[in-house]
Amino acid sequence: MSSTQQPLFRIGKSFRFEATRRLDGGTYDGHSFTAEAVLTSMRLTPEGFVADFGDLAPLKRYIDGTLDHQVLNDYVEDVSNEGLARHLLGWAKSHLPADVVSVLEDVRVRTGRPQALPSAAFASFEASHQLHGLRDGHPCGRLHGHSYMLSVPVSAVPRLGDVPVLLRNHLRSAIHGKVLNQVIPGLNPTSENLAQYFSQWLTDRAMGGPGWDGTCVRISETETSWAEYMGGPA
Ligand SMILES: Nc1nc2c(c(=O)[nH]1)N=C([C@H](O)[C@H](O)COP(=O)(O)OP(=O)(O)OP(=O)(O)O)CN2
Repeated sequence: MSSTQQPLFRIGKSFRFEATRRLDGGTYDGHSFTAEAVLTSMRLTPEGFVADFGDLAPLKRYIDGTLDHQVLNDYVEDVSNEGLARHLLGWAKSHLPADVVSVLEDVRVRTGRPQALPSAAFASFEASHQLHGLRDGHPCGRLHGHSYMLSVPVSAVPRLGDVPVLLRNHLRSAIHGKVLNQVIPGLNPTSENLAQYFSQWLTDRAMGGPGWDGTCVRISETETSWAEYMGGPA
């Protein structure tokens, strides 16, 4: 990415549902489905979010209440993965809060279980954090922890490069087992801010690894969520 381009934050939150669909000819095509909402923004909210993952809860409730354990044809006209994605995107646009819709890029639907990544393609670390600036009672305002995963997408297509050994070692020695607010002072440790922090960490050392475009790092707090930071000057 050239230095004239704006940095971009992208987040994803996925929702599983178990369902079947009737095909032409009357056979049934059952799967575990994953719907993934993808949201993008050039800037973060004061809390450090593109949008709070929690603001997607109505979409989760709709999927759980309407599509999960159902014959999809009873609820959606076009039951191809693309048709389901269009249906969910339309639903999300007309039911989610306006500030979330304004950053909603897409909903994607795929079938099957998530494939395990090769071990070189991610680094995991266990850490605690506490987010500041959230509304009273938000669970993430309490000190809590995650089994994090960091990966390094190498291009716009969903392909992952190897996590550089120096960063892997840094995660193990300086981040793993720690409270992120203490070891990265001054940073509200949302996934988005952490992705930007580690992208900058790599850029400062000029070492993204082969194929890395010098910009993108993905942080995942849970199996259902991730945030990417894509380049531009910090
Ligand atoms: N855009 C972001 N939203 C939220 C972040 C974040 O980093 N970026 N972080 C949090 C909290 O850390 C929280 O612990 C994780 O939230 P969430 O993905 O909602 O996790 P859950 O496992 O509780 O969600 P499920 O509904 O069970 O999938 C909050 N938001």
